[in-house]
Amino acid sequence: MEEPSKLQLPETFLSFLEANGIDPSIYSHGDSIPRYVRLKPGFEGIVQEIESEINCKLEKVKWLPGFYSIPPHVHIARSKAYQQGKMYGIDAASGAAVSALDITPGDHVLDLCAAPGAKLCMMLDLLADKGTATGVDVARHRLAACRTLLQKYGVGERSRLFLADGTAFSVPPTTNQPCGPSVDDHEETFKQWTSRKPYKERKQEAKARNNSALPQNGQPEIIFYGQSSGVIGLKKKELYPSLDQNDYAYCGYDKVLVDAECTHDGSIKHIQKFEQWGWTTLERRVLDAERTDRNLTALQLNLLRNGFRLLKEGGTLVYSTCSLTLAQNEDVVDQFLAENSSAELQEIETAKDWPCRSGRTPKTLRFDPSTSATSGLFVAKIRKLPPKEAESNVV
Ligand SMILES: C[S@@+](CC[C@H](N)C(=O)[O-])C[C@H]1O[C@@H](n2cnc3c(N)ncnc32)[C@H](O)[C@@H]1O
Repeated sequence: MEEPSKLQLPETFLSFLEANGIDPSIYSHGDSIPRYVRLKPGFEGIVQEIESEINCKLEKVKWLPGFYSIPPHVHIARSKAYQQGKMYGIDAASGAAVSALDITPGDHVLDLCAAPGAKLCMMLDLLADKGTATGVDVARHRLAACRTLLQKYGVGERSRLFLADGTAFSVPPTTNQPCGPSVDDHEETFKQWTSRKPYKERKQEAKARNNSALPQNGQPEIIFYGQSSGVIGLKKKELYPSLDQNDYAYCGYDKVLVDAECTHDGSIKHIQKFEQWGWTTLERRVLDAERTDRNLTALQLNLLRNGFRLLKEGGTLVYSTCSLTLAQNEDVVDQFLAENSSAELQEIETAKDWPCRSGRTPKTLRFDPSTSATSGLFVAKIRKLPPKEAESNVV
């Protein structure tokens, strides 16, 4: 028999777990899940240096390039490699979700729920010196933390960050293709990004921060762009072109990650933190979110729908959540597939060596915290079929 949870989980959370068939004892295994770090490409040679600094071995994660595990109690924040942005903390299951996208240099990648940004950092690393990555999030303060992260790890060069609702976001990537309208030559263009803003702009932003609101005009607000993100030199209408739906087939993104907002119940370490934060906070943040956040599963489905809409034909989307429930994962994906003949669920080839299992829907994957030694994660990989293939995909 499983050891009962050592955490005093509140009744409402226990009822939530029971209703979703999740064993509460998983929350007592947190101490057996290692911490994971990813070394930025080119820094593989400093492993020994880091080991002597943090006084423990960096175990290579055999199934995921660039990843290392360390015991859960070891802190990396004081190591030089961390402070100098040569490595960052990211769970191996999260790394697997990014890896499922098969990002190659030159891709235009969209991360529709990007903050705080560990996955976006990895995406930018994989792009190397070609392509762009666009991060979108609805929470201003989390997006600001994301910008800090990109700058710290020196990966912001090819990125753009937008404050926007991911269910309605429609800004295409900045490519060389003539997707947008031709515009008036006298219009002002975007200059190099700077954190120093005119007084009026700062005042408006502070007001918005206090209200924690999305821009009033409904247009996504660009809060950061790198030197090689393609934004500099564009006019506003070129950054925000109004495209027909069909235009995304060739002007859309090559890869899209929808790492959707969820109840976080698969993230054991996250749930454990509520012991210090107070369990009432868990009820407010996790369970209220489930009940009131525009109905969480509807939000997830709408994020998935919009991410897929912005995808190029032949492009790949990964849908992931750190919830273990069927409702937020397989049910969302099944409903989405049923309404989209141009969406095809894909086998994740590299997953043969991953410590995960199949989800209820064949080809989807689940990292279970008790067997994977990672945080819990659900991953589904979906391809956008060109019209001819989509016709033959109708059941
Ligand atoms: C699971 S977290 C994403 C973690 C992130 N991908 C990472 O690796 O660091 C989900 C995020 O979705 C954001 N979110 C919630 N609703 C959203 C919406 N309608 N549009 C865009 N982002 C949203 C939340 O603010 C939160 O930052």
